[in-house]
Amino acid sequence: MTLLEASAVETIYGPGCPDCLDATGDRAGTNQCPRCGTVVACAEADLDVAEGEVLGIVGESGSGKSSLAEALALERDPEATVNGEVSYAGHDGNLLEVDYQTRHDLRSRDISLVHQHIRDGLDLEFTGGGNVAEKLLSAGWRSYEDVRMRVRELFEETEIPVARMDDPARTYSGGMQRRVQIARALATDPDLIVLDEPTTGLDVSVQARVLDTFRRVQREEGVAAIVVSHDLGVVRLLADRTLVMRHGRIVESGLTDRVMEDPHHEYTQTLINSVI
Ligand SMILES: Nc1ncnc2c1ncn2[C@@H]1O[C@H](COP(=O)(O)OP(=O)(O)OP(=O)(O)O)[C@@H](O)[C@H]1O
Repeated sequence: MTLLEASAVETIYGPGCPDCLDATGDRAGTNQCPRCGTVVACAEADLDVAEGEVLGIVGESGSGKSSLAEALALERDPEATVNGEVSYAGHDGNLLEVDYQTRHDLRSRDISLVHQHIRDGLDLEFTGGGNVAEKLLSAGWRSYEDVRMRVRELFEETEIPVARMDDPARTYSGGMQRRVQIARALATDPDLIVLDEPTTGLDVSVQARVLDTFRRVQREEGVAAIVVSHDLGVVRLLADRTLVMRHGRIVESGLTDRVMEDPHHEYTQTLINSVI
């Protein structure tokens, strides 16, 4: 069953003008409107995510991956204008137009975003366990014992040493901090997790272990995910289907194996060849 459906999603930085869409994108070779200077970070994005499915978004730096993912995760950048339509199973109307409270409720229970930069997602002065507990408290959990038990369970699930639960997150390794972000994202049993560049700042061996953990938990929990990465290896490992972005537009989409083995768009071919 479809969990999330998006159409004509766009995120722009700037005043916008009637030329913005025609003058940007893959054919135009730029994401910046030559007439008004607006950056069309992403536009004309149509996609859907089924329950339990992992959708990958790849593309080079600046292609609009994070902008699209953040729009879908209902993250608001005050400098950006976001348009389009996002519908979500069990909720009426367009998620991009909901009021503050509804967005807060959706963000604390249904859709979790794992930020690319650990500092955006965690309070490093706070304990690792406290960072996870905070998510539960903001979703309305009140019993200290229940919160403590759930945090312990999440630490075990994401393979963080439980004995470190009460240590400040700044004393954790990069891999452990990333796991705390994932534990926090999973805390309220969301239906959808948006992971932005899950391997940023991690050594290669640590990257592989974190991705393996995420893949196991994602499958066990049956949670759907949108995984953003410039690294084709990450998307290949995790994603059932993949979107390829360039200059703010989706230029190719399909089953991950098909996109990797038989890329149709010239840009996807270049991306894949640059890795081989
Ligand atoms: N606050 C801002 N003001 C103006 N332009 C912005 C702002 N934030 C992002 N952009 C622009 O939007 C475009 C898309 O950025 P985005 O971060 O979505 O790309 P990305 O594919 O995720 O890149 P990366 O992999 O480097 O994170 C880029 O051209 C970026 O410079």
